[in-house]
Amino acid sequence: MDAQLMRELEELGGEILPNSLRECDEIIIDQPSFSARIALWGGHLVSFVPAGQPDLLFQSANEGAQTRFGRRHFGVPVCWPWFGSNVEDEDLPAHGLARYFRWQLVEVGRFKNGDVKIVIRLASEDHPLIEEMWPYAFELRQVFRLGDGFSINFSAANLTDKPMPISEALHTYFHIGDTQSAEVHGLEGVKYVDKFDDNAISKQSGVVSPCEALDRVYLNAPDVLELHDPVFKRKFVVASEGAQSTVLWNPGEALAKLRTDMEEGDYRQFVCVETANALDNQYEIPAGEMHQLRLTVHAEATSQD
Ligand SMILES: O=P(O)(O)OC[C@H]1O[C@@H](O)[C@H](O)[C@@H](O)[C@@H]1O
Repeated sequence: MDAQLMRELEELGGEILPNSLRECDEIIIDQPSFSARIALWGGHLVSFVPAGQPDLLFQSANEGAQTRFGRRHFGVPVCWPWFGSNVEDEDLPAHGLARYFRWQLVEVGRFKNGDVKIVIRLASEDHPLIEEMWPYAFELRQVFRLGDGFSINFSAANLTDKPMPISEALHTYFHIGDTQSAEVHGLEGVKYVDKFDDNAISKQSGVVSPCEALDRVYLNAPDVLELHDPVFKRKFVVASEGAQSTVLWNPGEALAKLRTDMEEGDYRQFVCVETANALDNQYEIPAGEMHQLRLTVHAEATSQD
């Protein structure tokens, strides 16, 4: 690790700790108003705990298989450059390659208002396996802004001389008290593809509740949604830019039982509200250009709902 970066991280009250998972480091940031963890393996925000509140992101005791393509079920995994299964090659892992490689820490500092800034990077040239999995040259960056809530600015640059086909998601596992009482607001009237109903197309009527046994891709979804959690008495305000789709996912009891990467009862404690471009919302990044996907999450206390 670069000595200058280490010093800057220490000045922020941060540290790098070895993590047993794939023997890859995690960045730990401890501040008076929050603590956060970013895993370099898979390059994702794992945990964000505002002082005095439960983690905004779901944590499982089950870390998943320790193999390269073993899954992890917490935080904000990055699904890129394909969302879901790879239509051209079924042997490739679901949800792309970005969550299966080690990202590099490239910048540590603060924004003008004092928020913590952490920047990590992954490029196609970083690992020969990346180039085997996908025939495009790229550079990805994530700028994490940590303060009153968090934001992730994910950018992808196409370094090839051909258009790059992209479907993607910031696959946020929101930590909730109970799927049965949680509600997603803001998708009323939006069309969705229901993967649990043979990809039937439906239109959302009313709020989404309960948030259990769902696998839906909402197309051309609005930029701001709310997730209400009456158990923890808070609501998440989830805002996005550069994303046309919202995916809601929770495996429900029966599917969760079949998974080897979740503990019993885990599925009641999270719903994924994913900032995405999927199915009809997939797109191309022109040669030499880049695309940005931004996610901002704030948690607000609620009294009665
Ligand atoms: O287990 P994974 O690969 O992380 O995927 C979890 C789920 O992610 C969701 O985004 C998909 O819509 C689901 O179909 C999928 O099952």
